[in-house]
Amino acid sequence: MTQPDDQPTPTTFRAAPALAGSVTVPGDKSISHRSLMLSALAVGESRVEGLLEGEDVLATAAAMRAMGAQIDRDAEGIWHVHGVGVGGLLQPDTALDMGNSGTSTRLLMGLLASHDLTATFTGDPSLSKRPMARVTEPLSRMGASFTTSPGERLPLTMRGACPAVPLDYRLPVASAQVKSAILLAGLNAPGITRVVEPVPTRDHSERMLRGFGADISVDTEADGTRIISLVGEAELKPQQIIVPGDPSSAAFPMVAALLVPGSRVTIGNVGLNATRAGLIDLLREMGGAIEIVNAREVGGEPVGDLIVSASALTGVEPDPARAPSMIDEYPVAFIAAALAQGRSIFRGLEELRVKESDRITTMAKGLRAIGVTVEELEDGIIIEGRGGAPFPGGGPIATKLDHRIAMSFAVAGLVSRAGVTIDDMRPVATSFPTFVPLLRAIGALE
Ligand SMILES: O=C(O)C1=C[C@@H](OP(=O)(O)O)[C@@H](O)[C@H](O)C1
Ligand SMILES: C=C(OP(=O)(O)O)C(=O)O
Repeated sequence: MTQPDDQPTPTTFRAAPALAGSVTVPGDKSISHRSLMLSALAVGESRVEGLLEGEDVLATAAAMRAMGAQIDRDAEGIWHVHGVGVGGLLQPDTALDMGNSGTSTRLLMGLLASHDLTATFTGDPSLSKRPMARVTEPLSRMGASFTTSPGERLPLTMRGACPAVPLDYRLPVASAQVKSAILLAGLNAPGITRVVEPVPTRDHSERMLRGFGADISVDTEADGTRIISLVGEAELKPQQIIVPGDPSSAAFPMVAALLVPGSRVTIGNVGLNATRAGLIDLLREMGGAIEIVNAREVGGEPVGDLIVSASALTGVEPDPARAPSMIDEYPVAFIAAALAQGRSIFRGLEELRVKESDRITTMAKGLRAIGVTVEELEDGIIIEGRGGAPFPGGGPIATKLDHRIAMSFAVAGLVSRAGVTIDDMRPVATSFPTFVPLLRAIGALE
């Protein structure tokens, strides 16, 4: 995790020649978190291959260790976990430091809510601003209790309830973190926990719970509403997990290859779960040449290789219903829109305001700083595309401890006249520690 005495690492990204080559991105962050959590709750030894070794996932590993799971790294990306069984987590001796990771925080709050223990959650200044009421509210109904900082924020202390009360809950916000927190709490509650999801969100928790042997069913109604039912007091069996490459990380070389003239880049082993693949659909609608080859299934998730060629893009007005399937990809989608021909209008994106930074304001300010005309809306942004003309450039861009802002403007720098300076590249280590070496491998850096 970023240490308080570390110094920011400002970095300038400059116009790149045509990008070329074949690369892979690190393991999926959402799946990596879940693989450690569920392995820690299984009885016996699980093996995880392709685990993302980014700071967010390491925060999850440290927390699970602090509660009794044995977690060891055998080689790069290869880990094994001795679980303690559902209900078997131990009281941690010290506060759980969640660093920058909303997923670790919210999912672990759910996991612990039905255990007989007390835990304190802390985080960095970005995470400490993010709303936790979305999980404390349903988890309180299950019997957990909370002492929070003002505004239901971190640091907070929770007391789990054992036995917990199973919950029947309709999600008021389209959030896989909230859905997963409730399902994970339901694992150790007697009876059936049900989550009704009016707008589908990433379904990695459901897939992996089923893989570990939990009794979980998903019914989809005519209007697309999903009803997820989980039988509690589950016994999880250890698994061999293979984590696919993270589509949210692949987004950055994908947009870079579309924008830098003459590029052709292959990105191998990318997760293509439909609940995550919205950016590929959007970029194709904008005219992006993205070919999927070797489509296959790995470890219960669809995977493929992407061949991306530089393309002239046109502006779009995407359907807000698509938001959950590309929620973390909007910052880099805004960079693509800013270089497209014509205006793009993005709406229905209130959730972007409560990520690692307020991603609407942070992107709007950064885009203006590199010469793009934008109008910030309450729930989105209007971007005037430059029709392929390189960004004038500038900076330093204030990234606000937000890895996706840093990587998005790094991509913008590759198609700029004067370069784009990022105020601090350290946050990239939370989700994509090999981002800069990967850019080098495709010829984006001198
Ligand atoms: O469940 C997950 O792993 C995640 C869900 C999303 O958050 P929300 O559920 O808050 O939308 C996403 O932004 C985050 O990066 C990872
Ligand atoms: C929002 C993100 O992650 P988290 O909520 O886990 O901090 C992200 O990775 O873009």
